[in-house]
Formats: sequence, C-alpha cells, structure tokens
Amino acid sequence: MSDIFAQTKAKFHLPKGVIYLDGNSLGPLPKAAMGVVERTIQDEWGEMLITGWNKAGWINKPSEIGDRIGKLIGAPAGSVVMGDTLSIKVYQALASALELNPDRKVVLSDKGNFPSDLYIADGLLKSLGDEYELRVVAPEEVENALTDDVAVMMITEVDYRTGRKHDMKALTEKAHANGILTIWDLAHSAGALPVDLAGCNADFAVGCTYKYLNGGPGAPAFIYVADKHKDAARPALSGWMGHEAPFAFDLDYRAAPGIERMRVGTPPIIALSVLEASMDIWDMVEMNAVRERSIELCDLFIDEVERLCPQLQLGSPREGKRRGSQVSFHFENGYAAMQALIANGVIGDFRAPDMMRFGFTPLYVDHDDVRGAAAILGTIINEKVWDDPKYQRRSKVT
Ligand SMILES: Cc1ncc(COP(=O)(O)O)c(C=O)c1O
Ligand SMILES: Nc1c(O)cccc1C(=O)C[C@H](N)C(=O)O
Repeated sequence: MSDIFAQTKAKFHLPKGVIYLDGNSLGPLPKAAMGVVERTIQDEWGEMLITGWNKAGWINKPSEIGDRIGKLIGAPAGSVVMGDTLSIKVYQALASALELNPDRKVVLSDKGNFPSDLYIADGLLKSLGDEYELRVVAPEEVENALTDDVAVMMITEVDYRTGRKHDMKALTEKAHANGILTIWDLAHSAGALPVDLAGCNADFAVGCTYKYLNGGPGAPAFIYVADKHKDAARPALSGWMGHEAPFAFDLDYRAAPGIERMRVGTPPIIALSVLEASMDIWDMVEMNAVRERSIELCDLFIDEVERLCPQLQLGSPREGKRRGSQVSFHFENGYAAMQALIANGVIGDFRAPDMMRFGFTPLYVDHDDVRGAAAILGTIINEKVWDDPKYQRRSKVT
C-alpha cells in the first residue's frame, strides 16, 4: 500500500469490521473532526459568544473553506463560497445563468442527472413563466442537443447511478460556441477525480461536501462562479449575507462584489468546522495520485466481481477514465443483496431499479478492502444469502 494512503486511512474513524464503499454518498468521520467541533463549541461559541463572528473569524469561513475546496476543483481563490444545500445552490446558479442569457428560454439537462436538480429546474422555470422549457435528453445525446435555442446546459459531470463521466472540456467548449452557458454539478466529482473548472472555462459549478469531501451529514454545499461572471451574476437568492454591507442594514439590496454575493444567510459554523478537519486530510494528497489509485481500486473490484459473480452485470463504463470513482452492477435482486451485504459488514447502496452501487475512495479504502468486499459479495450471491425475507423489507432511505 502506498504510504500516503495508509496515512490518510489512519485519519478516519471506520467502525471495526466494516468495509465502507459508500463514501460517494456519505463520507466517514475524520477523527480530528471531534476535536475541532469541540473547540468550536467550547472555546469559540462557549467563551466568545457572539464576538466569535469577529474574534474566531466565523464571518470569513464560507470563503476561506471555499478557497480550500477550490484547490481540488481547479477554481482560483475567490471563486468558490460555501453555504446552504446543493439543491439550493442549483437553484441559485440556474437563476443567475438564465439571467445572463436573457434571449433564450431553454435549459438543457440529461436523464442521468440527479432528480433534485431536475425538480429544482422545473420549479424555477414554472415560476419564470410558460415560455421556459426544461429539455431532458439521454446522456449520450447532450452534445447534439447543444442547439442555438438553449440558454443553459445544466448537467452533473458524473452520473450518480452508473458513474459515467461527461467530458467537461468538450461539452463546455461546444456549449460556448453555440452561445450557451454551463452549470456543472460536481456532487460526484469533487474529491473523486481531478476537475479543472477554470481550465475548462466552466461558467458555474455547484457541489456538496458530505460525499468525497467527508464533511458529515448535511454538510454545506459550495458554488463556483467564473471570474468573468462574478460581478455580473445576480444572485436570485439575495439574502443579507450576500449584500455588499450586511451590517449597514440598508433596506435596498446591493450585491457584494465577487463570489461573496452568492452567500445567502448565516453560515453553519459548526458544520463548517468539520470541513476544516476534512480539508486538512485533503492537503496531504495530490488529486492525480488519488485518481490513479481510484481507477486501480475500481478496476480490481470489477475484475473480482466478474470472476466471482458472473450473474451480475456491469452497469458502469469499463474504461476507467470514462467513470467517476464508483462502480455499479445490475442484479435483479440487488436491493436484498445489498441489505445482506451490509449485514455482513460491507456497506454500499442500492439505486432503483436494480443497481448495486459501490464507491471507491482511496483516502480510506485499500486493495485488501476491495478484495474482501468482492469475496463477501461472492458468498452472498452464490449462496443466495439475499433470499431471506428480512433482506426484502425496504427502509425509508436506501
Ligand atoms: C448530483 C446531485 N445533485 C444534487 C443532490 C442533492 O443534494 P442536497 O440533498 O444536498 O440538496 C445530490 C445528492 O443528494 C446529488 O447527488
Ligand atoms: N444526501 C443524501 C441524504 O440526505 C440521504 C441519503 C442519501 C443522500 C445522497 O446524497 C444520495 C446521493 N446524492 C446519491 O447519489 O444517491
């Protein structure tokens, strides 16, 4: 095992006897987070009370942490800010982008997008009026659908179910050539693979921090706005924290210069402190090394599963560079098989209708984990362990 990844693995709390292959949905707890949260609560909130906004620098945390995340996604300092949920950031980016392209009324997305993004777009377009259209095509048709009536292309780079990865540079280039602005949802990219927002000339990007960035359940989202739009984009969610002078308490709204205008309300300081602990681990590694290792782990898992369980059908691209950091297999009894797998210490998840999904996160998953998980999966499938009524019962969250 490469030394640096042994060191990063030691920085996470992983329950004994568990192989965790669901960091693409919720990353594990960085051990240091407990101390950081305790300090934030006791030393800052406890001792400083409201003076913590200045004394502990709480007010600047959304931009400071945004800059740290920016380093992982090819975004220059001052172009990323934290806050709210990803669904809200999708709304904000889309509303701003549409206003920057006012003569066109079509939003293009694809069927591989996460439903929340499509729901948010649908809701926003209904508020804007009947002339707006949400056009949703098959992922492989996006390129040809970049026609000159489209205002904004809004897609998720890595498909949450299959792991299929879009070509950000090529699609952004073609979109721009046709007068279209781009919004990239990086939920399954940030911390999963190298992203070069500035190099690709992306207009807007959004993402969450509870997956590969290990910020914990409900951790705040981020938004990126390209330099060229930063002072022009009007934040549709024009809350006081995005005002140029929040503490002047003026009754009229004037957007802050730059990325700060994308802030909405009071930032979640305790949640942001967890992210600081997590970003300290990210500082230890190079994204290209993470990517190389992630492809290695995914390839090994595919080889092992195909050898042990020929009944399962690969649902992800076979070629590493066409995937994110996850692998899915189709299996008609996938839900029950996943429940049986979890009961036997391997945590992945299930996505309807039949996908068993596994995330590979080099910061804390190694080759032994991959071999171990595949062996347990082999037993579950070949001995039909899943064929037990207790594994059929559906929970609210799958
Ligand atoms: C691609 C994508 N977009 C949006 C969301 C919604 O994020 P949130 O629940 O944080 O609003 C998720 C995950 O839940 C996602 O995977
Ligand atoms: N955000 C989630 C949650 O609050 C509960 C359970 C799962 C999630 C997820 O993030 C799901 C995830 N976006 C997915 O790719 O399926």
